[in-house]
Amino acid sequence: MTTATLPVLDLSRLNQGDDEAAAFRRELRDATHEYGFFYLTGHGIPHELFDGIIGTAREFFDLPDADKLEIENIKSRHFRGYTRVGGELTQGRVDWREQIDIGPERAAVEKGEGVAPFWTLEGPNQWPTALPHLRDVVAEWQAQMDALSITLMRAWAESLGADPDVFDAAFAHEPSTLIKIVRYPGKDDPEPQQGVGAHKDFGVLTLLYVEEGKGGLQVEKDGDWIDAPPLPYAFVVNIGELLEVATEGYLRATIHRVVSPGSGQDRISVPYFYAPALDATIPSIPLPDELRAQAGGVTADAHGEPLFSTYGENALKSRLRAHPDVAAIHHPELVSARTAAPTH
Ligand SMILES: O=C(O)CCC(=O)C(=O)O
Ligand SMILES: [Fe+2]
Repeated sequence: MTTATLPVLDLSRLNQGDDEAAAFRRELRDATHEYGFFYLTGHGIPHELFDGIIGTAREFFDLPDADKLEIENIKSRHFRGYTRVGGELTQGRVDWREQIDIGPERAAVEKGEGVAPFWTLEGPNQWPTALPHLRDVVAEWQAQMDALSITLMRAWAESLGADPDVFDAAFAHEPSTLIKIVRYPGKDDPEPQQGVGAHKDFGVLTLLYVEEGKGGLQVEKDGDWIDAPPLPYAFVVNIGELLEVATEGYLRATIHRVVSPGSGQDRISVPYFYAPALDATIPSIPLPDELRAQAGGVTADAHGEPLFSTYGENALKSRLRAHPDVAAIHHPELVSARTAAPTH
């Protein structure tokens, strides 16, 4: 463990004149080049919304098992709904967390000849009957996160010498964002458990809100782990694999993990994964020479598998790996295709 901490960036500087805005963009670029992670303050999102989503998350996780299992994800071929503790794997090991996965509310696409397999990720959510207001709270959160993501994407584009709107087209049509509402139960006997194992995020950018005072997130830096405890009402922001692909590795999708809280405690977090439509390909940014010279090239993911520039392919690979029970029940043909050609 190092004593290093992640950089803190204040988004309100974007609205404080050209010099401040340019300084913010430089810091944004440097933070995501060096760390791939930073804290974001000054975003203007009301505190009540943060308290609301955490409070609603707690209400959900406090429900009797039968109410949670009403929306168990094994009922959804779209990988939506509730995953009980033990239902998810990272690096082939159980993640000690329970969660709900929620995506855009859309009609399912039938599987078939000539239909790309990743369209199976599109479809309706599962909503718990016992907690009807979850849907409204999530819709409000989603709207706020979308707006914040667009602001950040434009700032990144400009910081890399591109037009601020270079990414807009990829996100204009039916983005395929994902919200997870997660609870990590305490478990440290005999040792702290894998809350979620070491991984990179498979989308474009992640806006993570963690319940106040709850540590456990660790971010890889130069072969060491940096502790990233939450700052009050700030996001932990990191880039996903697609932004690494878009910048030839100049911006880095960084490996991170969560270590379980101690027994008798727990930790709630709400990661929001911004991503384009499933069939969208992230545009490649032509980097200025001095940045290209520092671009490390596109890496593999934490499992040694390639990063795909088409979002749906990159997402499906991760979903099949993380939820083998959903994969086995609903997608045996995709599981056997992966076994036959493990890099696809
Ligand atoms: O819960 C957290 O702090 C991080 C979760 C995470 O990295 C993920 O779900 O991708
Ligand atoms: Fe993550």
